[in-house]
Amino acid sequence: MAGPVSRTIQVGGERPYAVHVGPGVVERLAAHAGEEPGRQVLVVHQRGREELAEQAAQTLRGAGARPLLAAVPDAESAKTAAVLAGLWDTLGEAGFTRSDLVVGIGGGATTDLAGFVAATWLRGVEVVQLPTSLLAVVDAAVGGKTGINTAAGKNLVGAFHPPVEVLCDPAWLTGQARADYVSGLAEVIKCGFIADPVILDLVEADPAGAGDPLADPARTLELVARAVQVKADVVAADLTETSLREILNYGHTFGHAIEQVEDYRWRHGDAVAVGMVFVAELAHRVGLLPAGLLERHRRVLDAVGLPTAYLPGRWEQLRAAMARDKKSRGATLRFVALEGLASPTRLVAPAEEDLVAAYAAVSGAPGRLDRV
Ligand SMILES: NC(=O)c1ccc[n+]([C@@H]2O[C@H](COP(=O)([O-])OP(=O)(O)OC[C@H]3O[C@@H](n4cnc5c(N)ncnc54)[C@H](O)[C@@H]3O)[C@@H](O)[C@H]2O)c1
Ligand SMILES: O=C(O)C(=O)C[C@@H](O)[C@H](O)[C@H](O)COP(=O)(O)O
Ligand SMILES: [Zn+2]
Repeated sequence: MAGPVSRTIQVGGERPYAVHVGPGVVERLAAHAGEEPGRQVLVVHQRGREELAEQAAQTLRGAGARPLLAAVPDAESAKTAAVLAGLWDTLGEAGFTRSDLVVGIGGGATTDLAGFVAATWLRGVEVVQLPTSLLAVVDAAVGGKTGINTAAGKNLVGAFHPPVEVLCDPAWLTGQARADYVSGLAEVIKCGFIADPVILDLVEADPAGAGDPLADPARTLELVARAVQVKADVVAADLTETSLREILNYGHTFGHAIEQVEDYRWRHGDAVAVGMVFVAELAHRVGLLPAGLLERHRRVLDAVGLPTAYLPGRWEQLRAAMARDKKSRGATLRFVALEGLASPTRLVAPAEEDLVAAYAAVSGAPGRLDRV
């Protein structure tokens, strides 16, 4: 598949911004150096992404800004109150003002943290996100959901704080371990189920290739752009998740519960993959989802190497974690479910026996439980 090497997706809403995906986009940071000489920039970067952080700092410095690098722990270890407080201290000591900037560099865990530090410092400074994982470019860095985890659960503290720009060079994604990249594919496939079935067709046409960003760079760009477009359309219409935005949470009620029960040793996308099968089972059981579409969930996720099953014997913990899902209202569990392809709806207060049956269906069958 030949095609353009760069794509720009506009995200609408009150404060519109662009997602630029293409070679050399880091240079665009120069435009954020500010009109006043010496704009301070906190470059929050995941450990391991030092080279890119230094490149970003050089670009900013060259344009007159004063970057300050802050390395944060890898993956979910970054999304803690302690790491966040450390960044607040850094901002305070450096005297960051409202005209200064935060840049986030890394996977979704880091962009969530960087976005939240920007959202909270002086009640909000600008943030530019440089996602370096597939999951972060198609999902975490776009849309302005920022936050950290607490002992009670995933992303329980956060804010809606959209970035002013998102920049991703596809070359960054090629550094990811395959299992991490494939985890990001779960969110891409999610977008296929909830809104853009062409994504599913593309993945199903070559599932092994879809899991390798270099197998067909044009297809990689197409999948990224399509998933970002789905997210952009949704968040432009409902930034603060009053209703429509909930569809982006497809598979996350059970998925976040797995992450919590596993103490974040499971990759987010892997957990969401099982979560999508769980809610597809549930929706099929209550008569919403046709059998063929349930089967398609397992087929496409399995084809790219994502897990479709979780361990048995953990229902009590999972059920308790699901009760703390943000879509819950009081004691009422609410799921995003499908009644057809690209036709999301809500499944409210399902019977406990149906929940247990859906759990049995995802914990009885063999699945990939060895990806931790
Ligand atoms: N805010 C949102 O809307 C949103 C959406 C989806 C997911 N999320 C959050 O995003 C996180 C998951 O994102 P993720 O999968 O990117 O996780 P992550 O940030 O933990 O990154 C996954 C792994 O990939 C590595 N990695 C990242 N970029 C790399 C690169 N260029 N080269 C080599 N390794 C690289 C990381 O070091 C890490 O080990 C979760 O915390 C999830 O809750 C947020
Ligand atoms: O952007 C959204 O809205 C999403 O729900 C996207 C999800 O993929 C993402 O994992 C998000 O962080 C989950 O949000 P939460 O509100 O359930 O914590
Ligand atoms: Zn997610």
